Amino acid sequence: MTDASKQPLLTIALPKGRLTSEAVALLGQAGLDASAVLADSRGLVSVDHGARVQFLLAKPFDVPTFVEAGAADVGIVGKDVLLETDPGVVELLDLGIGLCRLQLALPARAGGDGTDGPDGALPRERGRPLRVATRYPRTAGHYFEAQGIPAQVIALHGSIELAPRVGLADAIVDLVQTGRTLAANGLVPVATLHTISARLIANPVRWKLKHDAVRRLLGELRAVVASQRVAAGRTA
Ligand SMILES: Nc1ncnc2c1ncn2[C@@H]1O[C@H](COP(=O)(O)OP(=O)(O)OP(=O)(O)O)[C@@H](O)[C@H]1O
Ligand SMILES: O=P(O)(O)OC[C@H]1O[C@H](OP(=O)(O)OP(=O)(O)O)[C@H](O)[C@@H]1O
Repeated sequence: MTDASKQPLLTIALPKGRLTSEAVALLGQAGLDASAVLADSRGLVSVDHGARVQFLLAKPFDVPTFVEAGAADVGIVGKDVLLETDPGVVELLDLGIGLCRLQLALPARAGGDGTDGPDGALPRERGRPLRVATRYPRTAGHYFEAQGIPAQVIALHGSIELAPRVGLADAIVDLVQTGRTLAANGLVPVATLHTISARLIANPVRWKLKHDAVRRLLGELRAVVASQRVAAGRTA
């Protein structure tokens, strides 16, 4: 027989990669120890035994899948992934980490002028749809449709900035933070599709069944995020 008092109260899916350490730090401030996921081991599960919370380490694009299926109760994931995958999850909180922008960028020589908006910046008289390389085909497709710009979306998994350099695409839609990757590849941003940050998401059924545990986590994280906003305002 399993001892119910030893079962985790909550399972949290964390994104493996550049968001991991920020997510672990945020959870730490909320009183949860997820630091074992930062250890250089091949383990993908860690447990805070005191808090009875289990952490799963998943690819960022897979976090919503784990949460939607109920393999995790809640998760932390970028808004970019939520926009692209539109999963059946509840978005509970903007965590204020992983800040960047999803932008349309063009080779500088193609007429990109660094202003925010595609009007006038996109090369005219192409005579064919704009070829756009991206990891976000769905989000990009919606954007060009809404703008009335004929576009052929080319789905890639990484190194997006390479595509215009080698003639695979006329433009890209990708995440931009410092702008260094764009600049290093001769690209300039011409429009922001979305501002991006990481979100706390929940499985809709668990949100009801484990309401107390999820609510407690949400309350703790909300307080941490609010105090960080106040601190950022003081130093701004
Ligand atoms: N340059 C960036 N600055 C800030 N946040 C970013 C940046 N790039 C990505 N992010 C955010 O971090 C999340 C995870 O990015 P990361 O690069 O770790 O994953 P990935 O590229 O999807 O994974 P993988 O490289 O394993 O395919 C993204 O979904 C996005 O929300
Ligand atoms: O504006 P910057 O600060 O230069 O950041 C932007 C870069 O960061 C992300 O890539 P990442 O480093 O995650 O590599 P990947 O997409 O190849 O995984 C994004 O896809 C851009 O290439």
